Amino acid sequence: MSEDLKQAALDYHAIPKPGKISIELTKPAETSRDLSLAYSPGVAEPVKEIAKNPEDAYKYTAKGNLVAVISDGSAILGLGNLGPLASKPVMEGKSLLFKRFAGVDSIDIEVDCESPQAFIDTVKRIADTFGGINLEDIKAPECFEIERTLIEQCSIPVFHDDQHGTAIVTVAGMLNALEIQGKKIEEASMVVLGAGAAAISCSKLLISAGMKPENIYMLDRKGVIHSGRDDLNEYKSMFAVETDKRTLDDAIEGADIFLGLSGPDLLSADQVKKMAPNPIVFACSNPTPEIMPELANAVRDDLIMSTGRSDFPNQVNNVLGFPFIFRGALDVRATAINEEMKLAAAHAIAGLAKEETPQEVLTAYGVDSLEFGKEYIIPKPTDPRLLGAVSLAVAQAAIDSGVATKELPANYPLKSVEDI
Ligand SMILES: NC(=O)C1=CN([C@@H]2O[C@H](COP(=O)(O)OP(=O)(O)OC[C@H]3O[C@@H](n4cnc5c(N)ncnc54)[C@H](OP(=O)(O)O)[C@@H]3O)[C@@H](O)[C@H]2O)C=CC1
Ligand SMILES: CC(=O)C(=O)O
Ligand SMILES: [Mg+2]
Repeated sequence: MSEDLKQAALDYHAIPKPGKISIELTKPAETSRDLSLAYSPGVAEPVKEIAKNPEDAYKYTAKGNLVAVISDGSAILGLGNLGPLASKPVMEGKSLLFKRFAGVDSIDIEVDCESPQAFIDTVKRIADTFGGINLEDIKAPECFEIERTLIEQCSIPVFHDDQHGTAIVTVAGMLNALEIQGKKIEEASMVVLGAGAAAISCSKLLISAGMKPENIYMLDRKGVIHSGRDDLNEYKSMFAVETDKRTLDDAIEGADIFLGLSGPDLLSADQVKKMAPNPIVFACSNPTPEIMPELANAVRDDLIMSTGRSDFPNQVNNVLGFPFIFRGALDVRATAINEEMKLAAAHAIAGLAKEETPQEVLTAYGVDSLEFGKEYIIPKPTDPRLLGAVSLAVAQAAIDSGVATKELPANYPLKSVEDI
C-alpha cells in the first residue's frame, strides 16, 4: 500500500471522531413524557410483555434488526492472529457495511477468550440480545466447531462470514468466470491455496454447484493435501486426493482455476504461465492478494483476474453477500441460513452482472460502462440492486426450505435502505 493510502486510512479511522459507527435514537427523548415512556415507569410495560412472551422482544426492542459481528481476532483478514482488540477496525467495518448496504443495525464484539469453548459460552450467553450473529475472522479449524455448536444451541441465525459469505460470492463470481472462459464447472480443475475457514467452505459450495471433488487440489502450508498425509484434521481430510503432486508448482500445471484464500504474494507469474488456456485466478487474500493483478495480467492475456480488493476490477469479497443475506434472513425471521439460501444468494449475485449496470454505479467507479465480461464478472458492492435481488432470493429460499417463521414482507423486493 502506498504511504499516502496508509496515512489516509489512519486519518479516515481517527478523524473527525474515532471509529466508524455510532448509535442513533429511533424515538423522541426530549420531554418528561418521552422519558416516562422510554425509561421509568413506561419501560416496565414491554419488560413484562417480554417476560411473558420472549417473541415480543421482536416487537418492543431493536432485536429483530440487530446483528452482532463477533470475533476473537484469530484470523484477521490475511494478517493472522493479532488478537481481539486489533480486530475491532475490521469488525466495525463489517457493521458499517451492514448498515450502509442493507439497513441492518450492527454492533461489533471482540472476545478475549482462552479456548473455543470459552468463546462459545460467551456468545451463547449474549445471543438472545440479537436477531442474528455474524462470526468473523476466527481461524480454522476452531471456527468449524464454534459455528456448529452455536448453530445448534442458538435460536437465531449464526453465520461464519469467512466461510459462507465468501463461498457464496466466490461461487457467484466463478459461475460467471467459467461461462466467459467457455468452461464447464463439472470439468474444470481447481487449485485452492489455503485450507482454512474460507478455502474449505468455498470448495464445498463449489462442489454443491457442480465441481467434481476429484478435480480439486487443495494446499496448506505443507503443500498438497493428499491421501498419504497423516497430519490432516477432519476438515482438510475431506479434500485429500490420491496424487503424486506435492507443491503448488506441481499442482498449478494445466489448472483451469487458482483460488487463493491463504496469504500475500504466494503465487508467482511463472506459475500463472503454467495454467491451462483461458485460466481463472481468484487471488482473494486481503489486504494483499496471492498475486497482484498487474503481475498476472502481464504474463497472460487470456486470463480472468480477480481479488478481494475494491481497487481492482472483479472484487470477489463477502461484502457482496453478508449484508443482503442477513437482510433476507431477518425479514422472514429465519431460524437458520441453510444451503438453499446460500445457493439462492450466489445465483442472484451472479445474475446481476449480466444485466444493465445502473448509472450510479458507473458514476461511483468513474467509468462509462460496465458490461459482463472478463473485467466485470460480478456486481460492484455499491450496486443498489443487490439489496432487492439478494434479500428476496434469500428470504424466498428460507420460506421454500421451511426455515422462515414469517411471510415475505409486503415491501419486498426492497428498493433502498430507506424502505426498511
Ligand atoms: N475475499 C474475501 O471475501 C475473503 C478473503 N479471505 C482471505 O482468505 C485468507 C484466509 O482466511 P481464513 O480462511 O479466514 O483464515 P484461516 O486462518 O482459517 O486459514 C488460513 C489458511 O491459509 C493457509 N496458509 C497460510 N499461509 C500459507 C502459505 N504460505 N501456503 C499455503 N497455505 C497457507 C493456512 O495453512 P495451514 O492450515 O497450514 O495453517 C490455512 O489453511 C485471508 O487472507 C483472508 O483475507 C477470507 C475471507 C473472505
Ligand atoms: C473479506 C474478509 O472477510 C476477509 O478477508 O477476512
Ligand atoms: Mg473476514
